[in-house]
Amino acid sequence: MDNNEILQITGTIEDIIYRNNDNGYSVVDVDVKKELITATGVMPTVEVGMEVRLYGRYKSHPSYGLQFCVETFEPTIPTTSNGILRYLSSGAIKGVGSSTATMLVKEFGEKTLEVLENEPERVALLKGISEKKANDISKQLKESIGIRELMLYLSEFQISANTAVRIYKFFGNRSLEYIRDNPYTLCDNGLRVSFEMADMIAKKQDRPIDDKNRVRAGIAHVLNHNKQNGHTCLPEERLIATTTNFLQVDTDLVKDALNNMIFDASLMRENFDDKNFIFLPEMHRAETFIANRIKLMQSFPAAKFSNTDTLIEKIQQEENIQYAEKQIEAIKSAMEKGFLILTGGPGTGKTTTLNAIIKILEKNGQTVLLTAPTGRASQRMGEVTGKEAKTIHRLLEVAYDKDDKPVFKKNEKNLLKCDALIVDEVSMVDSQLFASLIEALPFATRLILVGDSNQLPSVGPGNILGNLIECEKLPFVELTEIFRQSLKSLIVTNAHKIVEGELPDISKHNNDFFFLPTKNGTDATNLVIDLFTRRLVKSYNYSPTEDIQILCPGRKGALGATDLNERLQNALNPPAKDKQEIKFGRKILRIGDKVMQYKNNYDIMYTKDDGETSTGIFNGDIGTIIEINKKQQYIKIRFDDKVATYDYDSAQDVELSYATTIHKSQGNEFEAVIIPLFHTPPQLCYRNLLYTGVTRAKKLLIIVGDSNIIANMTHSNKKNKRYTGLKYFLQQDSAI
Ligand SMILES: Nc1ncnc2c1ncn2[C@@H]1O[C@H](COP(=O)(O)OP(=O)(O)OP(=O)(O)O)[C@@H](O)[C@H]1O
Repeated sequence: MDNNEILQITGTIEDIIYRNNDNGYSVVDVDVKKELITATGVMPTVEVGMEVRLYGRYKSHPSYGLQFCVETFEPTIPTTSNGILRYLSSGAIKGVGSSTATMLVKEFGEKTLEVLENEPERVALLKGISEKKANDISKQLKESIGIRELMLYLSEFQISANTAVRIYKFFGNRSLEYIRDNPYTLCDNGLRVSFEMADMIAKKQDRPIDDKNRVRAGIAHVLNHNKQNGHTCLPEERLIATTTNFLQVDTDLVKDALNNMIFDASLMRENFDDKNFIFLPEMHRAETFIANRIKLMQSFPAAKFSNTDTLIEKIQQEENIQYAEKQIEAIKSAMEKGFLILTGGPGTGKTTTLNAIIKILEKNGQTVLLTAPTGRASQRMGEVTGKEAKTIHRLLEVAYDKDDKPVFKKNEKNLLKCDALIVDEVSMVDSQLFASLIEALPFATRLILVGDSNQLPSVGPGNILGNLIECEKLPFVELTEIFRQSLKSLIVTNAHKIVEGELPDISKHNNDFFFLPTKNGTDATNLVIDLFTRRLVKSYNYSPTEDIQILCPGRKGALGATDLNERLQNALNPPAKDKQEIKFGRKILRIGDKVMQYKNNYDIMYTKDDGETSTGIFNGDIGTIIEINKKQQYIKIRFDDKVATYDYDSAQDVELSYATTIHKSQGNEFEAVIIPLFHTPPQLCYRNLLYTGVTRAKKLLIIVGDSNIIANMTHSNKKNKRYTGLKYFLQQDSAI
């Protein structure tokens, strides 16, 4: 039985089967009117013998059958002597075992808990209990009561027990005091309570809508929300107008609150081109740090190579190649200025140039590190250069703190060991990650940044590549010439046309770029499925799971990634008796499915075919499910030459990937790509999206659907504007 309605059950905790002490996740047996029910969820404070009211839903677990999944709960403290004895004997209070519990209850009866909490001096009089131990017990009880009260208070606003634990860890026993004083304080400090929730609490407290704390929180909320759209700052006027409208308060109140926030450094104000921009402190810090470090690198560059011409001449002979003028300019910049931004579309010779730079540097005894923002991008970088390339996170030796925030072991105090760093796919790197990367660079490191500024921008806030180029102060080479081999490819020449706003050539039937028109969406869907499952397999001998990738503009609709995945799963890998499968909500994962990892996870273990074991599966990695073990609750997924083992929790970040979005495919390349374009929503009809999709294909690209969409996308130069400050900080004369 899977039921969506929130139910409540009341009973006594009989047994704690499992507890994760870090986050309070527990599996417990509850006696509900003599029937034993297994309940799971974040219940850090429930102990054996406790009376509880649990709110949640029944769900069938693939191995454990029906369970009650707890959303929130109200624990009650036992009041009878028997209940107290059971509670204290359960080990809930450190230092109290069953014999101490018996002694305490014998002495204080139904008042035991009260005395333990408030009169430790009386407890200390008992045999075998020191003053320290009595105080310790009192402190533990106070804490457990504090967190219980907090959960009870927050459960009214559907704030999960998980969040309540986080809040309690932050504010401690005074949590409720802080919340009553200013509920909007919950929106700060990484507590992950939304403005809307804090607003609900404030409403319950009968606070007026023009409460100063509300206005301050509203301003921060608007800035944070815009961060998700890639902005590191907002024009002051726009911020004021949006916040006024959002909060439905007087504009002057917003202006006053904003000034106060700038006064107490909760926000930063900068003036660029006679216009004020407002930053959240962390974004301001990241962008000013990047600007200052890069200026420093310009003032104190890496050692200059004096004999660059000779070195280039030598490498040309060795490689039997004549570099183009722009390529030589790029190599020289890297050697002589210690800094280079190298951009260019497909087939313009970026990799060839990069390889020349690496070779010259290494021949001259330099240690060169290679990195890229995603797993696939770093893997590709490794393949084309023949050298090891790591993701930026791995290079910086990421670890995650208890709030799941990345902490880098490589940083200002523990620098990377290198003379040169080459970063590929810089267009995908956001401001904070880039700041962390250059923070870990030794003084006077040679820095080479490679990317294609026409690709989609980074998911996180910032516009690193664009801003570094636009500031016009840094050595920058754009490769524009398409080399002869690449000119033969319609994928390459059409990609360049798209970037120029020219219609791609869709008339050819004998090259690597095909357009297959359909009359309607249903035909388009059927054709995509047929190409993927049958035609390309037959004509090109491609494997649907390994060689072909369907790339959709978006997730939604019949031609979106979600629906297509379901249909393709049914067509290619339908349910079968001998194939295990598991269900997470609407998602079904089955042995044989093609899947993608959606988040970097540095903890997942894998074993390579040569027996070597290590950890880490990255956002964008694509693999095939080879085993589902329901008894022991794990899934095995093969990624190229390695097999990774996922527990069910980590498997939540795995999605079917017969089809995926163009956004998700950034940094990836595939032998064959199919792009369905029919009734594509207008907000997804823009040039960079089509360009990014087309340039993911190595050997074959097929667009299926409506040629008008191709035209709409090519003609729309809509680049969602990103408000960022890096360009201006770089242009300012002095360091801040
Ligand atoms: N100076 C050159 N002379 C002749 N051919 C070249 C030269 N530079 C690059 N090429 C060739 O042009 C093609 C594209 O070069 P390369 O792979 O370096 O480009 P790229 O910009 O990295 O392309 P992509 O982004 O598509 O991987 C390759 O076949 C390469 O051998």
